[in-house]
Amino acid sequence: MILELDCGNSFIKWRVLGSDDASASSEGVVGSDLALIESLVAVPGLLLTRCRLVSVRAQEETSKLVTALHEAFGVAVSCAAPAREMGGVRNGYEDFERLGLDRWLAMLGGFRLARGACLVLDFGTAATADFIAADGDHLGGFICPGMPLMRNQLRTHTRKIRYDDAAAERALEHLSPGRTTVEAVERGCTLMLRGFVLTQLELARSYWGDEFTVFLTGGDADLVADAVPQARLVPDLVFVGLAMACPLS
Ligand SMILES: Nc1ncnc2c1ncn2[C@@H]1O[C@H](COP(=O)(O)OP(=O)(O)O)[C@@H](O)[C@H]1O
Ligand SMILES: CC(C)(COP(=O)(O)O)[C@@H](O)C(=O)NCCC(=O)O
Ligand SMILES: [K+]
Repeated sequence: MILELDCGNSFIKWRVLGSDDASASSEGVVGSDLALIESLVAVPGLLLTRCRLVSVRAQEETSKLVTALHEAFGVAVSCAAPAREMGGVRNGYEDFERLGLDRWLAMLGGFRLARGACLVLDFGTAATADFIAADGDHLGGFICPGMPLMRNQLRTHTRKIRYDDAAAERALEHLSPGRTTVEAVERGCTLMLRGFVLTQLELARSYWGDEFTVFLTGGDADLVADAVPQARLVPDLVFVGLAMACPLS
């Protein structure tokens, strides 16, 4: 059994693949290393042979997790590393090592699935957009605050915006102008994300006409999916790229 991990700035996404490397037998989203180990220990019949992970966290934090996994399950962990070129995609950053590894893997996954030009949009702690041309050239991308950052900035930098998560969830049942603070903030931030998406689409059209595929991924991709009916919602896009970057030979 193979353990796959995507360690973002807010959450660790995990899944366990059967030995055929195809189907996920269990998966989850957790907020800490400890919660990850606890979730894994609770998986019935877990017998890990390998582990691969991608992390956008500090090196020290990632090493701690690798050690904890090794101690708990005796498993060797392989970590995705930056590359100038892979799977036909050429990293467009001036300094290729500085491109976020989650972005890189989502790009690899997107280019593999699209077999052509693609726009990869990821909605996590940050919202990111990356442009990959049909020949595999990464043209670059954009980084903005994602939903958690936008709402938390408002909650922590104003005196009167305070509400709980349950109220936030209810506020997003539709997107008409808010009549309460929670509705106004949650819907306003959602519309900011949708505006971001529409701007990226416009740019992609200016490059490629209609000849490109749009991918949506990340924990908050659902919030914008309505705005791009032509997009492919691929929650595990980073994992598609992870398998390419860390093949298990
Ligand atoms: N099961 C879940 N647990 C936690 N957050 C979730 C879950 N499903 C969706 N989300 C949303 O995902 C967002 C975080 O996205 P994610 O891609 O995990 O971020 P990151 O990679 O930056 O850690 C949160 O704002 C939350 O609204
Ligand atoms: C842009 C990101 C913060 C996104 O992280 P996430 O929202 O997935 O946690 C991450 O990819 C990152 O730290 N990138 C390094 C900076 C860059 O890509 O230029
Ligand atoms: K992410």
